[in-house]
Amino acid sequence: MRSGDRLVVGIVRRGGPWPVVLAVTAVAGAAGELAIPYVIGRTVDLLVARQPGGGTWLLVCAGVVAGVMVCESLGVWARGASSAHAAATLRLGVLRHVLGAGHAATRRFPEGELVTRAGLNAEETGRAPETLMSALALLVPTVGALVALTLIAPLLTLTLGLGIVVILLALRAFLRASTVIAGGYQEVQGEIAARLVEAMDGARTIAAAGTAAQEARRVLAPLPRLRARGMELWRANATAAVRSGLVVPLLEVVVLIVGGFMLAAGDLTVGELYAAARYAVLGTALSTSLGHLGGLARARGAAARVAEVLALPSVPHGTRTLPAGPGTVEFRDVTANGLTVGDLTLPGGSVTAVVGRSGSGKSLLAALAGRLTDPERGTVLLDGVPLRELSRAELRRAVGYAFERPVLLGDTLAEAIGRAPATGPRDASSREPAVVPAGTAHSVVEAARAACADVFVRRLPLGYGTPLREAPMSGGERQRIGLARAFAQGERLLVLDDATSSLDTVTERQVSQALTADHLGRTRLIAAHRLATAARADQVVWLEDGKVRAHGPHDALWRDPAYRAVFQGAAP
Ligand SMILES: Nc1ncnc2c1ncn2[C@@H]1O[C@H](COP(=O)(O)OP(=O)(O)OP(=O)(O)O)[C@@H](O)[C@H]1O
Repeated sequence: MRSGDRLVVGIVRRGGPWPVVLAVTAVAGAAGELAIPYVIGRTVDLLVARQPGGGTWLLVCAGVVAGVMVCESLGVWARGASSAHAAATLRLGVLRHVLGAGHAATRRFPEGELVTRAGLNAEETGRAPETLMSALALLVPTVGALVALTLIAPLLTLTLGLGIVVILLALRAFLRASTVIAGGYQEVQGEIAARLVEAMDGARTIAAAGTAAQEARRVLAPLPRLRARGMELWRANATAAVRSGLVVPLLEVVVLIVGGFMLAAGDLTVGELYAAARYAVLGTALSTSLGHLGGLARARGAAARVAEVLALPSVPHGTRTLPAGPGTVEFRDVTANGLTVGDLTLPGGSVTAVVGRSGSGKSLLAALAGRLTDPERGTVLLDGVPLRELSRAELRRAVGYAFERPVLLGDTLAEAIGRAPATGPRDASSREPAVVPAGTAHSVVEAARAACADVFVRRLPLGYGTPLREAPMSGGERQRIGLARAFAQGERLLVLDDATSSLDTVTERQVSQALTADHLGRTRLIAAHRLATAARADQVVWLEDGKVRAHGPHDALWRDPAYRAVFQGAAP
């Protein structure tokens, strides 16, 4: 079975009560519709012959019709609930998986593609139980009609059976073709979304370059392919509708002719002929399933795309916690993505600067130190424990990261700095609710002070309680909030990847001093271009040509002209 179909089956299985409610209402409704011709036929015969029981059968008729209506209403409600439940569950699963897969997800799929797959495609996949059950329910009248006709006049069963085989063949061909076409349609949708997200990301550059019109054309360039796929879908629909639709009137005519002869010969009553004609129509109900099958085809196409995302390997985490330790980081025989780190130790509590020309691998080394990426060879250890063996929570508690362009998460500035609920001592100044709302942990304010963010945060009318969306921040202020987050969260190791590049020289010096004098004595790894950062560090790791060219104190390395050349043209 293909991965998309496996996902559809999984959704039906894990759909809670809804697939069952759908199946029960669909089958009961179909069974009711199946019974209607019989009870009407029987009632007509009794009333025409003025036999006793006609009144009772009239009541039975009313009961069956009412039952069918109730099933129909319940079915509509269950269809909505089933789709919403399945889409929500799937979206959550895809989102968790994408975030768990980390970098691998955005390397494999452009962001717009991921958003389309986790949003629109997950929703389309969620409709699978509804469409599947509705299509399957149409088998009930078909089978029932065959049985009923066999009881009334076996000759008519053969005629109907042949017609049903023709309809089934047309429907199978339609489902196959439209699944492929729907997949292609969704692929183009994802492509357009990916181009759009790219353009939004570079909106400032586009505006500055005055290329908005070209960019709009580039984003919409796949539209003709989208239209072509749409037309193919319509054509497939029309072909199947014509093929299966032609069979229905033909069958009805044949059944009526044969039934008419049988009536004339006295082999059928009027009521039986009426019932036989109705069953012939009911038996071809499958031909009305094109809409459901079209939905199922879209769900299958979408499921295949969602399954590709779910197939991304997620980063496995161990269960170990860290023993007491100073935060010593060891690289043992490490190689990753063309960078050979070999053996390298960052002593607990020390400051290490990573320097090298652009593209030399500073960010990669920083990513390896806190397991944002895994090495292809070798092991990275924190206080003697391989990072791979640490639980996710322990790892993230131990290591704090700050980046050049931090993404701030949470509702308020306080949350962006300290995501975990405040449990430590509260800030003494929390009596000033306007700028430090009650509940803000002392560590959040401390971290903001160290990152030189406290002053500008307090200047905002709502201070630490300012909603992130309303906080007007420059690039440097944003970086300082990112730094504060790292200071507040990393218990043993702080990794700063170009995290002070937007700060002016004075602020950068203040942040560096706070970092150097870190009162918690954490290990610090700083990837930077600035000479001053290297000069203040306990040791410098110098990267060049895909390896560690040298490491040691800055003063010792400075004697090498090639080392000095790394900083030529860089900020002091
Ligand atoms: N987290 C990561 N996972 C895997 N590969 C990475 C990661 N970060 C960077 N790389 C790769 O490492 C190589 C070196 O890039 P890197 O960003 O580390 O250079 P850099 O020295 O930080 O450059 P710059 O000074 O311009 O920021 C590139 O091929 C990049 O794709």
